[in-house]
Amino acid sequence: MAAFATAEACDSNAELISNGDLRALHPIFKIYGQRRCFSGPIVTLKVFEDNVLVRNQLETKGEGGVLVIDGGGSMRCALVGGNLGQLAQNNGWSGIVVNGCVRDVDEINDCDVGVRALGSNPLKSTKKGHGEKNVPVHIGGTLIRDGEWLYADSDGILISKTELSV
Ligand SMILES: O=C([O-])CC(=O)C(=O)O
Repeated sequence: MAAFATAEACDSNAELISNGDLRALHPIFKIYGQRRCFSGPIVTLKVFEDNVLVRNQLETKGEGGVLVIDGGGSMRCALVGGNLGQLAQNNGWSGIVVNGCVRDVDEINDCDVGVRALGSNPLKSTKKGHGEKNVPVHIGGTLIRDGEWLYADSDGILISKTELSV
């Protein structure tokens, strides 16, 4: 995929920004994974300290998509670790954004996938299978809908209602 720059995308899409179709997430995420720059259509998940749905989703073909996980901002355990990072890479996900924590950071950093999360915590999550898929989630000051597009690079993360021509 051609490299893009989120700053450039903001400058050249002022109208989309003013009407709310292009939004920047608040700068609350840390950068993990090999891909500092990634983009794709969004699949949303809403879970709380339980990552069964995360694994189920990453076991499917990603086809260049980005999994956006609203973990409610919990800092008490990790929703994604090295195994799931590897699964995401092998199944063709371009990235994972977690409103929550990751673990096995060194392993995730070896994976060919972009990962953003609030931080890391070595504790694993529960495995009950609770949560919702393909629902609107509220992360980093913006509402994110399943099927919208995400663009991430070193400057930050953009959410766009439609695919941008970059
Ligand atoms: O299964 C988990 O809880 C997450 C994890 O450690 C991994 O992906 O390796």
